[in-house]
Amino acid sequence: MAFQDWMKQANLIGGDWVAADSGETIDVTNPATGDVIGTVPKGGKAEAERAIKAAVAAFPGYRDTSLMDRCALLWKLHDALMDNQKDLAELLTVEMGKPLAESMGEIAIGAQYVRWFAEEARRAKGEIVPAGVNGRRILVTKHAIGVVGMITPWNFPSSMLARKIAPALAVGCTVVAKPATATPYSGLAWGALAEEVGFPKGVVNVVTGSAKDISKAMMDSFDLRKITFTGSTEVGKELIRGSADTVKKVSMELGGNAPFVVFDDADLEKAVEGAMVSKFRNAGQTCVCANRMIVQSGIHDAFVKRLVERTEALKVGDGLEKGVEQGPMIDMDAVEKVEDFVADARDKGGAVVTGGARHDKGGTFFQPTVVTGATQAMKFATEEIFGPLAPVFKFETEEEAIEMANATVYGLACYAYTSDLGRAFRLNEGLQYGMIGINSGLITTVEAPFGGVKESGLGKEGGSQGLDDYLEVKYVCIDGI
Ligand SMILES: NC(=O)C1=CN([C@@H]2O[C@H](COP(=O)(O)OP(=O)(O)OC[C@H]3O[C@@H](n4cnc5c(N)ncnc54)[C@H](OP(=O)(O)O)[C@@H]3O)[C@@H](O)[C@H]2O)C=CC1
Ligand SMILES: O=C(O)CCCC(=O)O
Repeated sequence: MAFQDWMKQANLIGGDWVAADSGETIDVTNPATGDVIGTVPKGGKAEAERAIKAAVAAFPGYRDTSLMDRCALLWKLHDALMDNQKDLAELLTVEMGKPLAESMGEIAIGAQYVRWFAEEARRAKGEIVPAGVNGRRILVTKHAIGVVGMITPWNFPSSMLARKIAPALAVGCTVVAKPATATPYSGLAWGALAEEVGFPKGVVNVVTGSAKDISKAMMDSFDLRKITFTGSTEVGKELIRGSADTVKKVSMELGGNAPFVVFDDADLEKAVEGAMVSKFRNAGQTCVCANRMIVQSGIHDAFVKRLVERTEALKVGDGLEKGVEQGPMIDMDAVEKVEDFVADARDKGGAVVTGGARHDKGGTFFQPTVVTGATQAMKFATEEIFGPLAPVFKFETEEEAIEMANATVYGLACYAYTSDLGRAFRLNEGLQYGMIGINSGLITTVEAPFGGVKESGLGKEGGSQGLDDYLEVKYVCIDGI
């Protein structure tokens, strides 16, 4: 097979691959070349409503399959992902731009989520709780929540769906997924994979097209009991508001502004290594990306020197080319946003030590960039960069570092490099973040609960907690026994 075999140019609704009612389509482009690689249906309200109806119809039958039958389907799904890893990774790189090695990793972690949740579903245990009075028994049981709407972003178009779809399918929910318009094929491929391994018709539905219309149909449906979203905080807030009318359960994985704090006592090489992976993975387009390098004065200059050396050595290019470490940005808006951050920093006294401009490869390629002399007045102090720009702030004391790190409405991931164990514990207590990497710049893993606090979101993905988001808890009181 080749990646084109997974490039479904239709929507999956109730087991059928279909066009939009209007016949209208949307072009999908490769950000590395600007070439149109295909089209997808421009679906909307009617298509989404049909997908919800199909998921509602499929729910009771699927929920009532035995746990082992569901697990067996998930194991097959895992194997199908890994058997087709290279093709799915190429498809991801062609529509999104990230280096092929990163896409291979994304498909692999998606498969791991599937396996993890097939295992965790077997431990979705209830409880028998001691009752306060004799003759009474209290049982707590867990149940699939029902039909789940999933809206996913372009930056991890496969793995962001993986960690929603895997727990949902593991516990017996059915799914209506809406992938990002820029990168729809990796989402549609989940539909094709589910179909191939034998999930019943209507269990997985994938609709592309107008985000507003599709999400409105999801919001308006009483039958769709949960909405799970990864993307910007702005859209997340809209979805939380929209969910209120039918009181849906929500999971929101939203924006971040991760501080990457380096203390004088850090291992310099390790800190720079962590900074590189945290900052430049996916061209800086991850919600857990280091947004602010916050570096203690004693190690500041040495850190900047090594960071700049490593940044200048990065190979930029088409993600399909061998050895490329940074691909293009997703689109021109993303490029302009980074340019704006650079111009703002320059205006306010920052120094662009390397990069700072569009790459001579053209299109949406941007130079890996380091800015020093960053201050709280600069836009990136409070806004999410989502690009290959590393601003370096300086600090003196631990208290100051914690205060700077927390000075944002976001609270997704943060990182700190230190060799002082006591400090590591103090940081865990003081930093207002859902995830903390101590001496690690890459913390995403299926075994751990991924998610933020403050305006970075609600709920967890991965870990045992990631299953709870798709379960409802019931309490049964049995009296007179
Ligand atoms: N937390 C994260 O991982 C992500 C954070 N971001 C942040 O958001 C910024 C903007 O990126 P962007 O792609 O515009 O992110 P969005 O939040 O707009 O997009 C994410 C998903 O939401 C959909 N969507 C967009 N508008 C609505 C809406 N009104 N109602 C329901 N769904 C909607 C999109 O669909 P469609 O593609 O059709 O517009 C896509 O599927 C980035 O620069 C970054 O800062 C972005 C992506 C991921
Ligand atoms: O950017 C995101 O929304 C998720 C990041 C996943 C990862 O760290 O691999």
